[in-house]
Amino acid sequence: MTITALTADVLVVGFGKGGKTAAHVLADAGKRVVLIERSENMYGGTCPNIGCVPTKMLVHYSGAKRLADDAQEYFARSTAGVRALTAAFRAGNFEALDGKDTATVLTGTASFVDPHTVAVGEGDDRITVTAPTILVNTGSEPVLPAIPGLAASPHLVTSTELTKTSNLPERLVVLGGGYQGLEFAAIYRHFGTHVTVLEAADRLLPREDEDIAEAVAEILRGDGVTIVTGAKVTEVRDNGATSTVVYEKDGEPQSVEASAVLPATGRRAVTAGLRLDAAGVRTTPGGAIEVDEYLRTSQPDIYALGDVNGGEQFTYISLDDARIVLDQLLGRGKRTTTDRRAVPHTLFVTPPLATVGLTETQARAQGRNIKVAREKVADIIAMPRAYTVEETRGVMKFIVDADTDLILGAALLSIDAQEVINTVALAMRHNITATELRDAIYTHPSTTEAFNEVFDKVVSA
Ligand SMILES: Cc1cc2nc3c(=O)[nH]c(=O)nc-3n(C[C@H](O)[C@H](O)[C@H](O)COP(=O)(O)OP(=O)(O)OC[C@H]3O[C@@H](n4cnc5c(N)ncnc54)[C@H](O)[C@@H]3O)c2cc1C
Ligand SMILES: NC(=O)c1ccc[n+]([C@@H]2O[C@H](COP(=O)([O-])OP(=O)(O)OC[C@H]3O[C@@H](n4cnc5c(N)ncnc54)[C@H](O)[C@@H]3O)[C@@H](O)[C@H]2O)c1
Repeated sequence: MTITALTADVLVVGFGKGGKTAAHVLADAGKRVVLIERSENMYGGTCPNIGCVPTKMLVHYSGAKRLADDAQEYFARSTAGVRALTAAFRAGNFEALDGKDTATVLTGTASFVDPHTVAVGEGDDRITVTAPTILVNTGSEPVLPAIPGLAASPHLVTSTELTKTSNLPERLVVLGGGYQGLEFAAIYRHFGTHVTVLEAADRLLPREDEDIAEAVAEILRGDGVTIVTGAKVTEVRDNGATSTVVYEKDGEPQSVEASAVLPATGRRAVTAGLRLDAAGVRTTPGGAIEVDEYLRTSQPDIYALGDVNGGEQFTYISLDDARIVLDQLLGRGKRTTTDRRAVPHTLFVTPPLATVGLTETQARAQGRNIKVAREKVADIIAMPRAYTVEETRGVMKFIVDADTDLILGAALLSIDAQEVINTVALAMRHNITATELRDAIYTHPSTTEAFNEVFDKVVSA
């Protein structure tokens, strides 16, 4: 048996955002980098292949569908567009890294041999890579809830399949009303599918204020999505062309027919098969790789970046993880996860919900002296943009410290919210006050100019 043994300065396992970003910077700094990715369909990782990029392109396509469009044909064209874009991004990701003199991309599933060595492949194809520093960036995968009949259901679909199929399902049942569940519910409803969301909790988006979660639910319901909260799914029964999803609501048995069932009940770290025990890398009880604030694992020369380290599951967090690790490897070693402040999030329903900082509920629970500024988008006179693009649904809400005038949090359910929230987050990080945001000059017509008005609309103090 021939085993190829490679050496590198830095080995990266997984082609996610953090790993590839670090790989580029390290290779450009003259380090010899090897990156191992298990699938040729995943160069670039989850986000450009099966996550953010395809779903946001589907948000765009589904929103542009006209009544006259044939639903099936339009959907097939849309997912073909997604496949073309993701293929281009995938190829670009591979070439940009593998094309560097100091970097090599290997394709195969990696597993640890010892704290400095990883093996890929079997038999004659087996390659080992040894490096003094290893970055693990293997991402996360969906959790399949233990519901009788679900795993074996011929109508079970994954989020990946839903971004690639050419067949628009007639009836989609989504299990879970979190980020993934609500985005797919909105997308598929706009394409013309009958959509039901079954959420186990008493209400949608339990981390958000009740008025904001209700405003989101109202918009989705208005678009025709059926939302059932407090739903305990007990069984999925196959009926040939469809499945029956059985659930309990208020102790009463109910059911809904599905031609596709999407579990969107959370994602867990991908560590199975990595043989972390061979490297002496510890995991948390939830299965993520245990890290400190510098993203060092229990083995000081092995770092874990992105979803696999159990942090927040967002692409920009994985990117920030790369900054922390690069500061360890090339910089002053000071940057940590505790430096993060005012990290924004966007749920890409239509219009999007973007949030940052504290909710009103959290601020009150902390005993803060707060003012709440809140206004419906349709009522914001200073923001005609909503009317010019005919999307006046939603609400803007800001939580302001009544003593310091600093912004503590915001929830923007509005057109352009995914952009505007970044300005709010920046203001929070740099202690720009609500009055300063209110009195600033903004372009017109824009969504940001709503600040001129909403910061004056204090509804409670
Ligand atoms: C449908 C969906 C929509 C999303 N939308 C957004 C969004 O709009 N905005 C946002 O910020 N986030 C979004 N997310 C979350 C975001 O995609 C993830 O948080 C992010 O991609 C995680 O990146 P990562 O760096 O942890 O690794 P990943 O990008 O997940 O990459 C890990 C890579 O490691 C590979 N791998 C795994 N095991 C091995 C092994 N043993 N050997 C070799 N390779 C291996 C995998 O094949 C994969 O390519 C979405 C997620 C999903 C599923
Ligand atoms: N726009 C974005 O940034 C974006 C989009 C999609 C996903 N993501 C990331 O991916 C992660 C995973 O997304 P997700 O939506 O799968 O997880 P999530 O944790 O956001 O939501 C899961 C939901 O499923 C519910 N649930 C759990 N078990 C259930 C059951 N048996 N029946 C019914 N409901 C059940 C939970 O109460 C929760 O509301 C997100 O947390 C986010 O970090 C981000």
